[in-house]
Amino acid sequence: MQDKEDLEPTREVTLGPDHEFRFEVEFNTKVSIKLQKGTAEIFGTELAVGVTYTFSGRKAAVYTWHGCTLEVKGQFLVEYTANETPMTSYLNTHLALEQIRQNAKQNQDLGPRVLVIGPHDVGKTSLCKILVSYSLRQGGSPIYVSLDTTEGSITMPGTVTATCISNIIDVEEGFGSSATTAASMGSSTMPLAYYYGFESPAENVKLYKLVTSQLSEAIRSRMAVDEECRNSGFIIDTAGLIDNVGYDIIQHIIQDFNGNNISSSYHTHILTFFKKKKKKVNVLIVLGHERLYSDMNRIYGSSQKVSVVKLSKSGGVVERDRQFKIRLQRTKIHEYFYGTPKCELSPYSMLVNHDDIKIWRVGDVIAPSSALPLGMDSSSNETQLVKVDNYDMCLHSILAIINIDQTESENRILENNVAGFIYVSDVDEEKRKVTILSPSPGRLPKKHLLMGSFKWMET
Ligand SMILES: Nc1ncnc2c1ncn2[C@@H]1O[C@H](COP(=O)(O)OP(=O)(O)OP(=O)(O)O)[C@@H](O)[C@H]1O
Repeated sequence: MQDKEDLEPTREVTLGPDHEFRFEVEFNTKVSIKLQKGTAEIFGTELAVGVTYTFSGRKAAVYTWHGCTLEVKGQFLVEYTANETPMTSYLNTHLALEQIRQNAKQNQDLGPRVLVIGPHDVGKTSLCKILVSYSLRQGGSPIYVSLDTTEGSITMPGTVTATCISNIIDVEEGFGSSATTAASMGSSTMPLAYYYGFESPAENVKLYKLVTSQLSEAIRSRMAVDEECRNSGFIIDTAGLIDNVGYDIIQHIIQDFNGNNISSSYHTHILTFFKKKKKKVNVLIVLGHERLYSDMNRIYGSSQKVSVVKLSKSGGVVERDRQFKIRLQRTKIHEYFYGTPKCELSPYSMLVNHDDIKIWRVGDVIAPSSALPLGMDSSSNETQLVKVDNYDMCLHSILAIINIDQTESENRILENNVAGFIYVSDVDEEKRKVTILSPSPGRLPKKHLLMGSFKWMET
């Protein structure tokens, strides 16, 4: 039987140079776009002529530098053509970064370390995609760092991740697809991830800073041994950070992504290299927020070490309501276990004994300082690990499997990265067993599991 989509009529959309076709599609509908003539790209990734790309639950734009003709099919929620885009300023930013990369190559130096900040929904992730794709198209291999825990652009929501981008970003599925599926299959290309477990950095600032510090340390080690990544630098995507907590976190990130506290176990020459070249963030891009730009300029503008750049928000960026974001999170979790339409996966449902695993969560409900006994600091329990003995609490939770050896102290759980994720689908307190959904069969690779605030219902 033919799909409903197959019966839809096709339409032609012609775009002039520097124009874009903006569209929105709902989760339960599918649309397709085919480039017939000319050149076009979606967030920096070029479309191939004659290939049909299918989209569902997406808001995006097909941009062309030189003009093109598209064949589109299906029911779009929104579709229009725009002739005003900030793409020229984005391209100029890329060219400036490329100049730093060329200098880095010639002088055995570090490539650009870019931090993109701005309020929610101004196109930070889209700009990062564009900058990463353009670098890749010029033969670079930059590290994409996602500190946006709401979205989980690379893997599960609640994680901070770093991925060395060496393949083109999938046009249909975006950043995460290849990494998600690779992660589920236990491939070595799994992104480096640390589990924060909450949606917003403001929910537990101390823990957020701790996991970002761990990530920056890991990136340092990667850059120390990988010349290609070292020359290409990294691009950090953030969540909307514009209030006081946000400013504190921005300053922490800028300080933290540096080479000062490199671990003493490294080879001496690498150590010397990093000591000489401070690996701090050196390009700060402020997207779509005048006050934030002015404040950052005041703090960092006089410093020779950080260039503060202001870029404007694209008129196409769509504000996504809470419901859409929750839907995106659910889709991400579903993709982790079941894959994407292009690469379907079959997860395994297994029974695990209580005694074979240890589940942890971080901190108690954080009380305001006024409610605590005299002399006690409310931040002290923000990174305190608490063992979960009542497994009913974990029902429908996503748990991160922490990559920590049996021999290591449990206190070091938060310092270790994530080996994978499982979902708790059932709990039997009487028989002391839990039913889990796991992307791979057999025993869990590690015993320690970290629980965050993310719940999911398999549908
Ligand atoms: N030019 C454009 N045309 C149409 N849609 C766009 C365009 N640029 C971005 N979008 C869409 O707008 C939405 C918001 O963009 P994006 O995720 O890049 O913003 P953000 O600032 O990273 O958001 P967050 O607050 O989640 O960090 C996304 O769905 C993105 O695909």
